[in-house]
Amino acid sequence: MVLEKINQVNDIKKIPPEEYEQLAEEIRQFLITKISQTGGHLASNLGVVELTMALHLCFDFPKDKVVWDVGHQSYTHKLLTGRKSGFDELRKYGGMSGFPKRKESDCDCFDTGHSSTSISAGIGLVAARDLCGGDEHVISVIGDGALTGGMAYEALNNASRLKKNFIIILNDNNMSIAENVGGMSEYLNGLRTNEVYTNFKSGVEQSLNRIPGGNHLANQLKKTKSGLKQLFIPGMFFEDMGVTYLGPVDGHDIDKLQEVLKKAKRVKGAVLVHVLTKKGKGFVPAERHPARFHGAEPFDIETGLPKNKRKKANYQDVFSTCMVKLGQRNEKVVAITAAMPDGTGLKRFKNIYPERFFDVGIAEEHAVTFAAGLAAGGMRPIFAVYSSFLQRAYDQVLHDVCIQNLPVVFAIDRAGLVGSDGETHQGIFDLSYLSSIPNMHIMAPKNKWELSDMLKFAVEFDGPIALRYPRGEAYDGLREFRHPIVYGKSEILYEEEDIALLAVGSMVKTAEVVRHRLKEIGYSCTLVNARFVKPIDTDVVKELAKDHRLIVTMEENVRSGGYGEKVRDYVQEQEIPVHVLTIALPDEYVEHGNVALLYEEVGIDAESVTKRIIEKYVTCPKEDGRR
Ligand SMILES: Cc1ncc(C[n+]2csc(CCOP(=O)(O)OP(=O)(O)O)c2C)c(N)n1
Ligand SMILES: CC(=O)[C@@H](O)[C@H](O)COP(=O)(O)O
Ligand SMILES: [Mg+2]
Repeated sequence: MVLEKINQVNDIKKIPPEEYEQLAEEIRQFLITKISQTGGHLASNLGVVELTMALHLCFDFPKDKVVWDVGHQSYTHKLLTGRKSGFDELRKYGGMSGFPKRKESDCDCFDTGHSSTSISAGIGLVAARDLCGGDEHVISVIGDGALTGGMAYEALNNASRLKKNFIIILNDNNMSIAENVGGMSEYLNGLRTNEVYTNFKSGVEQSLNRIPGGNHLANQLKKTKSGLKQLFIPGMFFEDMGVTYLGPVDGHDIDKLQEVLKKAKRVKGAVLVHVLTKKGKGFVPAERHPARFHGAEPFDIETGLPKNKRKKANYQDVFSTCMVKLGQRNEKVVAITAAMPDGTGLKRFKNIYPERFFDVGIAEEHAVTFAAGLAAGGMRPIFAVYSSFLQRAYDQVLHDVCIQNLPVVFAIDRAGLVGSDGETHQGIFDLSYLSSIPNMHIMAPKNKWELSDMLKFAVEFDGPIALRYPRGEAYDGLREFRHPIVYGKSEILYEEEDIALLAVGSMVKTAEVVRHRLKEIGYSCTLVNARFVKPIDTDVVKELAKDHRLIVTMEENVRSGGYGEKVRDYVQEQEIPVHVLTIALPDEYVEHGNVALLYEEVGIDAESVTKRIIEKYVTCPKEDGRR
């Protein structure tokens, strides 16, 4: 086994070249075996095995620095830098992260998780290097999908002014999670597949070389700014930006990769190496279905099928069905995704109403302003987006949607703890960052029927409105409670006295369990489904205060700026004599792991909440005139 010889960084340099192919094969088998057990980003990693090996052969880590865009493709890098044993606990609580982490290894120079940041970070590392008089190489590895993100272009624009070496590797597998979209993708496709171009180019060059002075003419043409130059130099887009273009090169040929990387090292200034790879390479199911194996659940290696069969519908399935119905009922309804048609459940809408479906690429900022434009033009846009990815579009939500009070619906998916992706992907800030924006309205459904009711309500609503729901299985309890959605109003589920639980969205399910436990030990307990986080239902708070000693707010969001703070503020401002306990997430990032474990870790599982309520209740003095 060649892989056995790799135990720490730079061990790969001791491997003789004739064993490289064998090593690549063993790395692939290792990744397939491990990820089939733990789950993880298989397809992207299988695609960059040789590229990562070539980087480790040509550079000197940790002195040299590599920034992995998104970071979901950094598994081989982890393997080659002494983290083989970490794969048993990949993405598990306390185990190795699925993304690069500075705290995990000195070979990880920059943490990633969200797309299109690598070129900016790389230029920063280059500037720091040059200011400190260093001579290390800095390499940013960015995928063709990540290159649809606006930040990448802002960074390229800056990279053009560099005078010293900075290497950008464009890992082009012609896929984002789903099919890649847009003009740049088309352009890369041209470079990738243009045999006609290659033949034409060499044909023209050969013909010119045959005529007297033709050689000189061909060389001159390469130097001109004219469009004719494109006949001779691929990657003109980058060249015109001031970034040297090298490639395209076969990303599975280690010799060629080393050759081009050595050339790239010598360039003064920014250089982009265009590497062509195959997503899922070496595992037939992943090659055939790269989207399904982008982020895979544990699977059976023989069949490629998931090990755990899903029994119940996900929130995304419910959203999907509801979107199709809304599209049918209202032809103004349009759907937008930023490169997540599968994850958000918009694929069916796309297939049925292709002209009203927009995948804008990994471009959340653009998606929001685009939605604002659609709304200003009389449409009813629904932007389905993961909570953590919407973070980067804060200004667009504020400046382009909310100031103009435009009717854009934000279907905020993956709200709450998402699990294995960890701190970069936890959707635990949306209630806070959206609440602070005037004109924004926010709802959260308690179960799958309410998601559907809220979506219908949102499409009819005349202004910006968000509804947030979690990753995974849709709660199908509390079916008997389906009161119509009324603007700004909560829904009272069980009415008693003493303790009132006011729970937001996903926490209603937990609150039900908590209530049951409290009642078992003799407490009397009301349960209210908050429904609206903005505006909060102040009437219900006032009413509850009359015959309850303690109001407990529960939310799967950070405490700061969340629902509980709003209730507490209101109670204080109005000098309402009632005690308030806020159950929310601490002011911390939450690492990766199983969601149930994470709930315990941050204290929002039923047991921790019950305990905290009892502790608080016994210290609450009875106020005059109240129980
Ligand atoms: C801001 C942001 N939006 C969306 C995502 C989800 N996402 C992760 S990887 C990915 C596709 C990336 O495609 P590419 O860069 O080509 O890498 P590949 O998976 O093809 O190797 C997307 C959309 C993200 N990580 N960050
Ligand atoms: C790396 C990345 O950002 C995505 O691949 C993400 O992991 C998808 O998450 P879901 O599995 O929740 O769709
Ligand atoms: Mg790609």
